[in-house]
Order: sequence, then C-alpha cells, then structure tokens
Amino acid sequence: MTPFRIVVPASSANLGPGFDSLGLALSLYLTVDVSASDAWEIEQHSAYLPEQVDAYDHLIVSAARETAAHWHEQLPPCHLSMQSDIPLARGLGSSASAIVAGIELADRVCCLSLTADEKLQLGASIEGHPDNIAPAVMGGLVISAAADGVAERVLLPVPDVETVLAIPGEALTTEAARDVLPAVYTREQAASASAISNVLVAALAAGDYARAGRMMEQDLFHEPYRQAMLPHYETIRSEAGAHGAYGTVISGAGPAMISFLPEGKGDSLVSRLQDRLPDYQVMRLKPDPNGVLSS
Ligand SMILES: Nc1ncnc2c1ncn2[C@@H]1O[C@H](COP(=O)(O)OP(=O)(O)OP(=O)(O)O)[C@@H](O)[C@H]1O
Ligand SMILES: N[C@@H](CCO)C(=O)O
Repeated sequence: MTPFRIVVPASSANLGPGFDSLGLALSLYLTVDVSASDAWEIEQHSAYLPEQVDAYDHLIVSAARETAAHWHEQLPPCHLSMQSDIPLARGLGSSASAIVAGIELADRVCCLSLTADEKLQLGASIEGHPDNIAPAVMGGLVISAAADGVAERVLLPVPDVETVLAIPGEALTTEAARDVLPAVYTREQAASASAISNVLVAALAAGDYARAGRMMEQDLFHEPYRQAMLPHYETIRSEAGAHGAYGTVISGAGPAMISFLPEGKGDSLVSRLQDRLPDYQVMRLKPDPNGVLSS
C-alpha cells in the first residue's frame, strides 16, 4: 500500500435553531497518515486526542472496520499516525471528524470509491445524526436530515463570514448536553421553533447574514435549556454583538460558543474575549470549503 494522508475538518452543528440538521465545516483539522503494517498501530502526536485505547477499538479504526464490513470487504491492519487541532467534547464535531477519517481510510485501503452521499449515510448511522458528518465529508454549510433512515442533504454556498470560537477548558459530552433537553415540545413550541429555523436557512441561502444572525439567537429547541451550563453565555453574546457579530450561538452541543462576523471583524473580538476570559481558548476560524481530503 502506498502511504497516504487523510485530512478532515472540524465542524459546528446546529447554528442555533438548526438542531441536529445544520453544520458548517471549520478551518481546524484532524490529520491521519496511513501506511501498511502487520498489526493495527496508532501513534498520537497531539494533546487533542483521546487517551490511547486498544488500537483495534479506536473510533477511527472501528469506523473503518464498519465501513469495510458494510461493503463486504476485509480491512487489512494499518499504521496510523495522528495529529489533531480539534478540541475534544467542546462542540466542534471531533467525533464526527474521527468517524469520517475512518470511513475515508476504508474507502482508500479497500478501493471502495464511495460517493460523498455514501460516506454521509454511513457516518450518520455511526454518529446518530448527520449534522457534523455532512460538513466533515462535504465541507462548507450543509443542511441535512435523517429522513426515513436516509440522510438527505443540501449544500448552501459557503458563507462569506468569519467565526470566533470561545472554548472553555472543561469538556461537555454531547450525551450530557442532550440529557437536559425536553423529551417533548408542544405543537406551539415546535411550530415557532421550526419557523425560526426555516427563516434562518432561507436567510443563509440568500446571504442575508444580519437576518440569519437574529434568527440564530432566537433558538427554541436547545439553547434555552443548555445556557445554564455555560457560565459566560451572556457575556460572550453581548461582547460579540458589541464587536459587530451577526449572531452568537452554542457550537454543537457546547460548551464552546461560536460567533459569526463579517470578514475582517474577528480579530478585535478574539482580543476582547481572550482578555475577559483568560481561561478560554479563543480563536478565529474560517469556513472550510472542502471537507475530507486524502492524498
Ligand atoms: N480523533 C479521535 N480519535 C478517537 N476518538 C475521538 C477522536 N475525536 C473524538 N473522539 C471521541 O469522541 C468524543 C467526543 O465526542 P462528543 O460527541 O462528545 O463531542 P464532539 O464531537 O467533540 O462535539 P459535538 O458533537 O458537540 O460537536 C471524545 O471524547 C472521544 O471519545
Ligand atoms: N446536534 C447535536 C450536537 C452535534 O452533533 C446536539 O446539539 O446535541
């Protein structure tokens, strides 16, 4: 096998009201170098990778094994050397990036020639929802739904914005952040929440970022229930608004928050938030237009 490299972007899901459906790929990456080996071997070269588990059970390897098995192929063992800039369990889609890396690995090693939709379908079934998987596979801004077991998706034009991420030191797993959500919404709540989400998607499609930002900040599906877990929620929103952000929401299941700004406005917000929240990692990121790449 000729050695190859897989690069997968991070992603931010939800964008407020697009709960479990909207996702934007971001310019922060997981990189996996793959070469032939007699047994599964994993080298990790970054703090942003989980504690070493048995190589065979590693999320990337198990996603690769599941992909090969789905297409009735045998996956030979490989040596994997990994580097990641994506913080774990902070709302930046790290698990989706790892799953997409595993699917890409099996695609290359078993010569499957999977389409982007086949990668999305399998990734969504492993992750449980398609919102981070779709942008990790396809790049840019993707609207997706698991409709009748089939992952449907529409790519919107890559938004002409930059983002600022405010990432706290403590992790919050997606599982824990889902536990605080209501099991049931009334018809009135569901109708209002989906109307806000519909206008958000239409505004993003029209490039009307000011309206999109207003809609983002009016989510009724998850933000009202999760914000109590994020001590600086209001501070980050108001600082971002004062620095020209269109809107600020919880990134994925949190605890990171993401602000959307016009090009060129991000740096001053980064400085301000880093001053006010010295324990946070604050960074400016661009949308990633490519999704997973291997070379
Ligand atoms: N590169 C990786 N290799 C192996 N496992 C990973 C990798 N990245 C993430 N994981 C696993 O995924 C877990 C984090 O998944 P979780 O869904 O809780 O958060 P997230 O994907 O970072 O954020 P969100 O889904 O809210 O955007 C990690 O604790 C780890 O178990
Ligand atoms: N959409 C998920 C997180 C990302 O998959 C949630 O908000 O729980």
